[in-house]
Amino acid sequence: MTRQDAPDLLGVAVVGAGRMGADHVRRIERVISGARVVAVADVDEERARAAAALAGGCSAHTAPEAAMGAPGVDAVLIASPGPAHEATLLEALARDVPVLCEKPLTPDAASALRVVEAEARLGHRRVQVGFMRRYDPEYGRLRALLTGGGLGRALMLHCVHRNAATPPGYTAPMMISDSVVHEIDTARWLLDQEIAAVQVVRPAPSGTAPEGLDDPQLVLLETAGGVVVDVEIFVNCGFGYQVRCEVVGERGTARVGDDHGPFVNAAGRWGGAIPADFRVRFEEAYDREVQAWVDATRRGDTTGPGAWDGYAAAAVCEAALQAQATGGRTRVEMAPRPALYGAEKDGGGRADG
Ligand SMILES: NC(=O)c1ccc[n+]([C@@H]2O[C@H](COP(=O)([O-])OP(=O)(O)OC[C@H]3O[C@@H](n4cnc5c(N)ncnc54)[C@H](O)[C@@H]3O)[C@@H](O)[C@H]2O)c1
Ligand SMILES: O[C@H]1[C@H](O)[C@@H](O)[C@H](O)[C@@H](O)[C@H]1O
Repeated sequence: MTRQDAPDLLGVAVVGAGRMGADHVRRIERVISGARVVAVADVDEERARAAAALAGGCSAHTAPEAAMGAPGVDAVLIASPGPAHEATLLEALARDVPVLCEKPLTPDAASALRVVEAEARLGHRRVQVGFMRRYDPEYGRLRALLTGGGLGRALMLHCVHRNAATPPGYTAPMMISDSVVHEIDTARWLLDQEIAAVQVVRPAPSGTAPEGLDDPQLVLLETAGGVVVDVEIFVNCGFGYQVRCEVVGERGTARVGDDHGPFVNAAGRWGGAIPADFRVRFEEAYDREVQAWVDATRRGDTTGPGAWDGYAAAAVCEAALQAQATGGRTRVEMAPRPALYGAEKDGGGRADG
């Protein structure tokens, strides 16, 4: 049977078949329902073939446009590196095809704005951005506590973002645009406020960090409503993957991301395990994210974090990169929000469908 023989399933082209792309192919084929992978593209032909082999009858390509144009393609999942996203996004929007684009939407604000403008010209939303923490059950409960009022008004967020090690080619600006971009989106989503200013503080770097990478760093975000968010970003901590967030409110605090279960007493020790990477920690969030995208796309809708959220995060990253370079407090500059993404609120709200 070829991929086109199942017209009731959403036919997906996956662009970029590395860690995340191959994992999303597996997820679409084996974990979630309602979709099939019909084409895979990777500039590395071997990787494209290997990922396509996870989905029988799927074609392999080296050019994203060839995968998008393959028979049976209804939608595109982009999992190439951030700098390659813009070209594929603009091509998908030119074809008016729904997209799930891994974070970051693009690595800089100008290119993210070009994507927003292309979607606004189309007149309807087509882009969901892979800010998967919005689909994590723990983060969902944290947001419900905030919107339910049980903690009172939020005053501060304390965030920790630790990776065991960085892959080759990971640079200091990526600590912001590739890693802290998650906390930037999480803060906007949890607090329903835009981020107005940023500072970056650097302790003496860890001796375990690669040459030229000042790791760890402390990123301070100030929201338009006066909430302060501190983010420890430590991408070569060595011991595993940890992402935590604590809300401090006027009447209480709540924290997610503590390492948990199974809690074992054995061999003279007690405690739990720390996941090796994001694919373990956020497995359920990725499954729910991709399922939500497939379900919405099949009913002709686009939901979840969108191009505007991707742009807003990129604008904050741009200010943070300046703060990282100068050591000063930098204000965030944002373009006016097109009507497609809803009205701006006092203190800036998100428009996440
Ligand atoms: N949501 C998350 O938690 C999470 C986790 C990891 C990575 N990501 C994001 O996923 C994306 C991919 O990251 P990764 O870790 O899988 O990277 P990776 O390097 O493992 O894989 C990227 C793949 O894209 C291919 N590629 C490069 N340029 C391309 C192009 N123009 N067209 C098609 N293929 C191209 C590369 O050959 C490689 O196989 C990035 O945007 C990254 O930020 C998100
Ligand atoms: O691309 C990855 C990914 O987004 C992970 O979720 C994050 O923890 C890493 O720092 C980043 O490099």
